[in-house]
Amino acid sequence: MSPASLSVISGAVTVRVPAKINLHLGVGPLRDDGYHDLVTIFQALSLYDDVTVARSAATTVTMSRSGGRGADTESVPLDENNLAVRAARALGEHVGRDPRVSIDIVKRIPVAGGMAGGSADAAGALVALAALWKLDISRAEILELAAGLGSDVPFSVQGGTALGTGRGEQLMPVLARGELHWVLALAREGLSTPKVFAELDRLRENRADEYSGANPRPDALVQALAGGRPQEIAPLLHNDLQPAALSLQPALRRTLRAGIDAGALGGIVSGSGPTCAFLCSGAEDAVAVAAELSGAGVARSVRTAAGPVPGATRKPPEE
Ligand SMILES: C[C@](O)(CO)[C@H](O)COP(=O)(O)OP(=O)(O)OC[C@H]1O[C@@H](n2ccc(N)nc2=O)[C@H](O)[C@@H]1O
Ligand SMILES: Nc1ncnc2c1ncn2[C@@H]1O[C@H](COP(=O)(O)OP(=O)(O)OP(=O)(O)O)[C@@H](O)[C@H]1O
Repeated sequence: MSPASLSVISGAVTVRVPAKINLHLGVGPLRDDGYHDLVTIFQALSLYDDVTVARSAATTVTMSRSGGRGADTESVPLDENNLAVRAARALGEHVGRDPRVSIDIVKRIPVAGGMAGGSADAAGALVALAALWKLDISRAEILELAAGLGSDVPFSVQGGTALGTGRGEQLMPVLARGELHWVLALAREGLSTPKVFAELDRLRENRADEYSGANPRPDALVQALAGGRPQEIAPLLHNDLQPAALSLQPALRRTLRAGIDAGALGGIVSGSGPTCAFLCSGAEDAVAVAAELSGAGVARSVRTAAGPVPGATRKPPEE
């Protein structure tokens, strides 16, 4: 069934959820529970998955990709391992509802791309089901359920620009003046998030004498975001996972260089990668950088996006 026909089924609810990038990603030492303490600045971008839920006799997931060369959906499980299904089950258990629903996902966020694509679908399912089931549930409860599903899921619910601490699930809004314009270079092959964290641990172990374990708050970046000048923000972009992502996919060095050569102010691997995000001085510059980067042949596809945008938001039924 196409998403368009789903949206007109009486009672179906569609939620639009943004991708994220990390403008700063500081990773502390490996914890006993297998996670790392993070100090990160998230920003939600105008690249969205749509999650539509409707009552159904059995739980089903359908996924279509939008825009031809967009997200690569073949590797995404459509069974109980799909993060949107796990979200439905977690919410159903929490409120004592039968979680059987149909879930239709229009995927635009790259899969295993470091842009929280699976997390977006989990966040979308939580928000859509809360509306479908007309739940009297607080934002805090939704955020707690979200954190149980994955470190990035609370931010996918919340959106905007935020400081994330703990596993990345504890959020505080950050003031970001104006709009930032980004170019995204989507890679041909994905990267597994746990493998990238493990590679960082390995690199740090090999250079134990150089690693202090410090993970300070990015105060200069927070200040630059309040000022809203991309020229001041660009040199402060930072990602501790970048050396690990580059170690696993050395070709990303070329992609990062190509973005700067194309005129971006700064470039960074997004989260655990391999998507690279380039900050540009304005919307027109972003279009020009995207065109040149496309021509350089260093990415599977290239697109522009702006941020910050709101988190998981219900779409009006007529859209
Ligand atoms: C890289 C980021 O995208 C940055 O925002 C996130 O930290 C990843 O968030 P996520 O994909 O929601 O990750 P989760 O599903 O919570 O965890 C997947 C795996 O990533 C690693 N992981 C994740 C978050 C964290 N703070 N430390 C970790 O070491 C762990 O090996 C974990 O088993
Ligand atoms: N709804 C979903 N969408 C995408 N991937 C999913 C989904 N459900 C489960 N997965 C699994 O999760 C894995 C990670 O995919 P995802 O797109 O979330 O990675 P990511 O964007 O790099 O994550 P993050 O940025 O949060 O670390 C995929 O390889 C896929 O098998």
